[in-house]
Amino acid sequence: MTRIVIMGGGPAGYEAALVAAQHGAEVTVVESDGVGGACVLYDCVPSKTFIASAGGRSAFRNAGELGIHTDDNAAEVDLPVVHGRVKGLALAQSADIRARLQREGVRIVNGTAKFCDDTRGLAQHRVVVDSNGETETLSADVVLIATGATPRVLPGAEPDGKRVLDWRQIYDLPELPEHLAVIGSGVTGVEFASAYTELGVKVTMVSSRDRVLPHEDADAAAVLEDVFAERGTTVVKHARADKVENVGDGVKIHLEDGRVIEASHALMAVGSVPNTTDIGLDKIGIELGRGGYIPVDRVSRTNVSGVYAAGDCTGLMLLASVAAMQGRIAMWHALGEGVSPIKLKTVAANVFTNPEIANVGISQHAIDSGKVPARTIMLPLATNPRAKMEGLRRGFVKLFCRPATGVVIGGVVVAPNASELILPIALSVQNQLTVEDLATTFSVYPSLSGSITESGRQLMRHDDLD
Ligand SMILES: Cc1cc2nc3c(=O)[nH]c(=O)nc-3n(C[C@H](O)[C@H](O)[C@H](O)COP(=O)(O)OP(=O)(O)OC[C@H]3O[C@@H](n4cnc5c(N)ncnc54)[C@H](O)[C@@H]3O)c2cc1C
Ligand SMILES: NC(=O)c1ccc[n+]([C@@H]2O[C@H](COP(=O)([O-])OP(=O)(O)OC[C@H]3O[C@@H](n4cnc5c(N)ncnc54)[C@H](O)[C@@H]3O)[C@@H](O)[C@H]2O)c1
Repeated sequence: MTRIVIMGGGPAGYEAALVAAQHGAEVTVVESDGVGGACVLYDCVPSKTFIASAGGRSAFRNAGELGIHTDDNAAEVDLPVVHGRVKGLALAQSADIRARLQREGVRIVNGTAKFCDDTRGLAQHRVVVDSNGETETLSADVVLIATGATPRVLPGAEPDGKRVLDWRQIYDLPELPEHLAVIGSGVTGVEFASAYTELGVKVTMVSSRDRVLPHEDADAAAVLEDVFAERGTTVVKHARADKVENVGDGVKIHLEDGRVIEASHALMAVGSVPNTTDIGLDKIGIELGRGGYIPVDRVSRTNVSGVYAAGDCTGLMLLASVAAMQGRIAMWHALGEGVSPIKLKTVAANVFTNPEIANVGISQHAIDSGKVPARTIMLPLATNPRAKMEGLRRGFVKLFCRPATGVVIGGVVVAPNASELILPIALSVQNQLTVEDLATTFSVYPSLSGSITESGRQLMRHDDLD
């Protein structure tokens, strides 16, 4: 029986464990914190639960336009309930995953794992587990490294859990901040800026670039900036934080160019660093790549035989869905199952702001820069009948297809529930469907997804109709 040791119990680790157990391997997951990993306990799951509460409050904002009035108190935020729900849901999901793994016969060891091979080049590997000072050594035919990542700490802006916070500490705040400065305008930064704005907090975003979401669709980022401006959220651009000081009753953010921003609290959202430095990689001969990530191929193999890596520690695309797929692929490959290499061009992703921003496939940037030839369309939601009925004025659907064949190669949706609306486009990209396939599909009337089928129709050329 193949003995598999998995270092880390996040989506990469636990999804891999499920696959390996189903294929009859003897599986041990070593997890230093809680099953479900940072994803379930601190990052993805808590933030989306928090954002759900913020969304509950936003529902009241446009109610007046629809003819529904509430008094101001109706949308008051009960923060202990919000935070309690966030933490409770995370723990419950962690317990569910633990129970599922145990049902499948996976052994879970609480502790910190590290390679301890005597020499390099061995067919089998050894992993030592430290559980509060007690150690156990595990032998493995296959090891999966799935140790994830940790919030990046800016020297001079170390989180103190009181006024200078990372995104894992905010759920311990007794009250909503009076004025929150969010440092970093990547996905994490804008999601929290949007959520706190929706909860009625004054927010200032400190963005080192000339726009928020520098890696996302530029038109989508512009919509978000408009929304921020409308709701009184300030974005300070070309602003790189050098130091963040807790001054007792607030914070001072010193920018590299000498400007100073004052707020009551600062949320550091300046990225994350992979957990790869203290796991004995030197013992087996893995050298870290740029940013400290573990280099892997498209079936999650490292350069060392029998050792795979998956998830945030590989830096491929820092998403739970990608981590889980990398973990599964690693196990299918290790256990000799037929497996297709991971295809990142088909990954659908979503930014959980209000409105949401979802994308899949080729980006507008790749098309505009001439890298990928494509026909493109952008339909504002303002032209969609359902959007009008619901009072939605912002947002759009973009669709991209190959010029000659009309095969759908990507798209972007900006809408309140873009994470749900992106699926037909993702399905088209994954299965190489054409704009004609979309155009001839019945969508419900009236519906926001009608804008997706309409985009397909508008991208059809006359020769597509022959
Ligand atoms: C604020 C935020 C929101 C996010 N929202 C989303 C989202 O909405 N959708 C999405 O797809 N992705 C989201 N992500 C990204 C997602 O959380 C990560 O991509 C995902 O957690 C990666 O999973 P993983 O298994 O690689 O690592 P992790 O979830 O980080 O799990 C790794 C685990 O390994 C453990 N570990 C580390 N070292 C050792 C060791 N030596 N021994 C034993 N155990 C160890 C850690 O304690 C941790 O529990 C978000 C990220 C952040 C920061
Ligand atoms: N909804 C989701 O799926 C979701 C949510 C959150 C994070 N994530 C994943 O996590 C990854 C990381 O996102 P992230 O936003 O945490 O990190 P990031 O690295 O993408 O963004 C951090 C931002 O902080 C800025 N920054 C760094 N130092 C700064 C300074 N001193 N002053 C001001 N700004 C500074 C950087 O320029 C960057 O734009 C994303 O690529 C995404 O895949 C996904």
